[in-house]
Amino acid sequence: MRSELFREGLLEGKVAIVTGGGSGLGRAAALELARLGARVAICGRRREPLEETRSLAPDGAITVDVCDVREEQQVDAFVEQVLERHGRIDFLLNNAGGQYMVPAEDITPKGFRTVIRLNVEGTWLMTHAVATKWMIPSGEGGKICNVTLSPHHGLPGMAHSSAARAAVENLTRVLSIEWSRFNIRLTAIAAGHFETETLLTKYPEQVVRGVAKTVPLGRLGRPEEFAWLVAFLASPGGDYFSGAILTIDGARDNWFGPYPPPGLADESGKPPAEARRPRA
Ligand SMILES: CCCCCCCCCCC/C=C/C(=O)SCCNC(=O)CCNC(=O)[C@H](O)C(C)(C)COP(=O)(O)OP(=O)(O)OC[C@H]1O[C@@H](n2cnc3c(N)ncnc32)[C@H](O)[C@@H]1OP(=O)(O)O
Ligand SMILES: NC(=O)C1=CN([C@@H]2O[C@H](COP(=O)(O)OP(=O)(O)OC[C@H]3O[C@@H](n4cnc5c(N)ncnc54)[C@H](OP(=O)(O)O)[C@@H]3O)[C@@H](O)[C@H]2O)C=CC1
Repeated sequence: MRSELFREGLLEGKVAIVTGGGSGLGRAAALELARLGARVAICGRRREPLEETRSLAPDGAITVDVCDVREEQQVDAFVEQVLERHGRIDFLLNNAGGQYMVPAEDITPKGFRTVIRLNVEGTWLMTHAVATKWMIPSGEGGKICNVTLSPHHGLPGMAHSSAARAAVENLTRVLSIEWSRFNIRLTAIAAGHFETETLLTKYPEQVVRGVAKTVPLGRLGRPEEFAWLVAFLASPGGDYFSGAILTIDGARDNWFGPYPPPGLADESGKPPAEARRPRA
């Protein structure tokens, strides 16, 4: 299948890593990068979903490795394997991540550590390995894109993840400065609410039922909309983006629910406006 948006061969010659490429947003991104001619290495903890992603891509475009991004030795071995196989790494999408929904007072020290370790440490280990094993010593630089979370004012029920994603965004910013001298460009995509299998099945039913209504645009994001942004960043169109946090969320960062809010519109759906008063 061809990309619905970009020209064929746009990413020919490029090598990309997508962590968590076996499902949801990671799978959509890996497939779009592969359609555009990139060779894509995906990883995750379970082989089966990774193999399924591979089966959906053009022949030979995607390779699969089991790797837990929290484990330093596994990350090192994975990155070395990709370099042995493909000889270079142009683009890294740190997509593996997540959390569980819980009131803050019920987060145990272990639970907090689990979420920080996955999102912050996993992102850091993969970033550091790719930078020090290829992007810096090769003199070629490259692009690293992290996945974070919108809304940025904090997502209730996800205190651990809200903290973790803020950390990843500031890591993105600081590395974009430090590693500019190596021509490494870092961005983060702050994803709003996307209709992935996990989002639709992992969280409490009443939350899933209500979540689209929390988005001003009134719908969840589609995984391909995320994948197109990733592909754009990997392409020459993304060459001058560094240190930027790109929020893709149907305006969820700016408002909760539809505008005008229910009950505030007139019969035609128009928002309230104040009456003009004659000048005194
Ligand atoms: C009308 C509604 C308005 C509200 C709007 C909000 C709507 C929701 C928006 C959602 C936005 C974000 C979406 C997404 O990110 S979707 C994609 C999510 N994907 C994932 O999370 C995948 C990765 N996640 C995981 O692998 C796990 O969830 C985890 C992060 C926990 C890591 O798994 P791991 O296997 O390493 O860890 P364990 O299961 O062994 O757990 C370790 C300890 O963590 C604590 N824990 C884990 N799960 C829970 C839970 N459900 N409840 C409480 N505590 C939990 C616990 O301390 C575990 O240790 P113990 O087992 O020893 O107790
Ligand atoms: N869907 C949404 O609305 C939003 C998603 N996000 C973020 O986007 C990313 C993708 O989300 P989505 O596709 O919905 O969720 P998924 O749960 O489908 O994706 C998470 C992927 O990461 C992999 N993964 C999890 N832990 C590890 C680990 N320790 N090492 C390697 N891989 C791991 C999982 O595979 P495996 O279990 O086999 O390891 C899975 O393929 C996540 O970071 C998520 O938090 C952010 C905001 C909103």
